[in-house]
Amino acid sequence: MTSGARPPLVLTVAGSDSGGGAGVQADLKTMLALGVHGMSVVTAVTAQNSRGVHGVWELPVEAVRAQYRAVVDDIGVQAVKTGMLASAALVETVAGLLADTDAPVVVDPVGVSKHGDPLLAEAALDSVRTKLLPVATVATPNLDEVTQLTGLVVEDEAGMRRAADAVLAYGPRWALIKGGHLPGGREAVDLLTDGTEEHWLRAPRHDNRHTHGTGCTLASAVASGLAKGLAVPEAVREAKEYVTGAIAAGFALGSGIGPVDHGWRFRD
Ligand SMILES: Nc1ncnc2c1ncn2[C@@H]1O[C@H](COP(=O)(O)OP(=O)(O)OP(=O)(O)O)[C@@H](O)[C@H]1O
Ligand SMILES: Cc1ncc(COP(=O)(O)O)c(N)n1
Repeated sequence: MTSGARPPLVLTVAGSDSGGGAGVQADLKTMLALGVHGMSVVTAVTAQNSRGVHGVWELPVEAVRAQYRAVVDDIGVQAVKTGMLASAALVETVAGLLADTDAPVVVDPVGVSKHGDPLLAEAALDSVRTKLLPVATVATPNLDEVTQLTGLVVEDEAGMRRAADAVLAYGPRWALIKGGHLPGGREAVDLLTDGTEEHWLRAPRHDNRHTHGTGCTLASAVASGLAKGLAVPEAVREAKEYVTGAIAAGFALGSGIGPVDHGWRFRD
């Protein structure tokens, strides 16, 4: 890149994971690995490690709004990714800010951590459905989040198609239903659809327990592709390739579930 050129600009609006595997930390590492300039609006601070979430402190709505305005009004953004939003007040504040921003938005409707710790208040689910999903270019629920948001229990690929329709009914342009939690199978299968086109993304399932941060990484990679000007199906295809490599290279840190390796493409 010449000195005058600048990389695409991507903003994450998410929670901090002190262990560095998920949340804002995963998002910024993904963005660096994919060659875009990553910026962050922190919504909550978690005390977290490979064994779980040990504390959560939400930021005040004004602190979230001020971070967002500081970035968007001066530097600008070409794509935004949202992750942990913790409360109804934060969901509604962020949805309002996104509605006034002219950039594609990837919404990862984070509900519960891999260890089962809640990252979103029950009372915020309705705001996610009615305020956040309608402003999403791509919504990326995992199967547990599909159940939380739609009441549907998904057990197979036909169920993923029904889940996509139910999620699309809330208004995102595209739904990316992540089948990482589907039991069995040699493949990790995701479905991307806008209700007209349907793309099934299949990758080898890696038998690696160190998968902390997979969802954050995938959503940030999609946002990075969109900021580069890729169409949604192409951005998702490239993001799936990146997260699959990161899962294959995930490593043991601490005594629990370690992180995916965001830097896998830089290693021998
Ligand atoms: N063991 C695995 N091997 C390969 N790919 C996987 C594996 N587990 C999940 N994936 C893929 O990782 C991506 C993220 O999916 P997943 O269902 O794990 O999201 P998530 O549950 O939101 O992640 P997180 O646990 O970080 O919140 C998807 O593309 C999914 O297919
Ligand atoms: C701050 C934050 N955001 C998102 C996740 C979800 O990631 P995982 O499901 O891998 O625990 C998390 N654990 N922490």
